Amino acid sequence: MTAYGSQEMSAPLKRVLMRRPGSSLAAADPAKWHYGPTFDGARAVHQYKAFAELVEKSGTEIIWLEDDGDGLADAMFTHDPSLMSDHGAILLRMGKPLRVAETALHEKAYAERQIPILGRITGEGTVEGGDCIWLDAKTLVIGRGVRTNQEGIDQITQILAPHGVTVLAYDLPLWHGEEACLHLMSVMSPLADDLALVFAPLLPAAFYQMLKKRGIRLIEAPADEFHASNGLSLNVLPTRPHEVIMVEGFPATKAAMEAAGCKVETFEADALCIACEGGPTCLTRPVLRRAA
Ligand SMILES: NC(=O)NCCC[C@H](N)C(=O)O
Repeated sequence: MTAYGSQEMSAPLKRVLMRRPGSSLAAADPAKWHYGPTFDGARAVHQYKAFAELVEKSGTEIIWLEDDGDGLADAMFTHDPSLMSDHGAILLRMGKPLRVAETALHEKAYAERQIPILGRITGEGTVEGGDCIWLDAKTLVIGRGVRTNQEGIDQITQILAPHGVTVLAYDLPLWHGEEACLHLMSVMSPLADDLALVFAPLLPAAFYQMLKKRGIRLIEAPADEFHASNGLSLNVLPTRPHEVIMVEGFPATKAAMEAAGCKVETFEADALCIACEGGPTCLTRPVLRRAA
């Protein structure tokens, strides 16, 4: 099957690329990978199963990559090494050196399913999927920071320009430093075309103003839960507009989304998401998002 295409963030998720964590994650050295004190490989593998069941329950087809012991512990965060467009996948080049080899896993999975490659980031350019947000089908917003550099942004701009896409780039703060993971998607999760969960204090100011000008309703993530979760309370995956999956344990953030009309499902994720610095969006690379 060759079905692919996605230039939006919350349309019904039909097809997704995911990698089940296994021995590479279980054996990961937390100091090497910058995993936090709640990291526990075996529990993380267990918690991932519950997350995958929620994705399956939503009716999404999962394209599975398997962890066969290649040592790529972060490869379960499939959101980052490639980006999908309506014209094919863009193979990205990771800013975290330990993750550079992951792109080849995505390239192989796409080739096996006859999903075309629209372009790739090369040379000194870096772009990570977590820094990319489709604001609408013609506008890709990118966070320039530790993981995504100007050379990468220039390359992706050239890849997408022939398809009528404008790329807008905004600077991200350093926050917890170069070793930590702060993506644009760490400070904003789109929940529907006109609704997003944000942590405004870390949003690029001009981006915040642009969202407001566009009439996008912004739910402010409660700051105490954002900090207590290492930012993961905000990393929320829409399986369709207003239907989302988030990590368990952050009731005020959940209630804020429910008050805005969202149906929210949760899964236990302290050993997986909080420890490894990536949430439900990071664990999924949408391959096809489309209104029915
Ligand atoms: N899109 C995302 O925010 N991905 C999270 C990636 C976490 C991973 N440990 C990393 O540092 O790259």
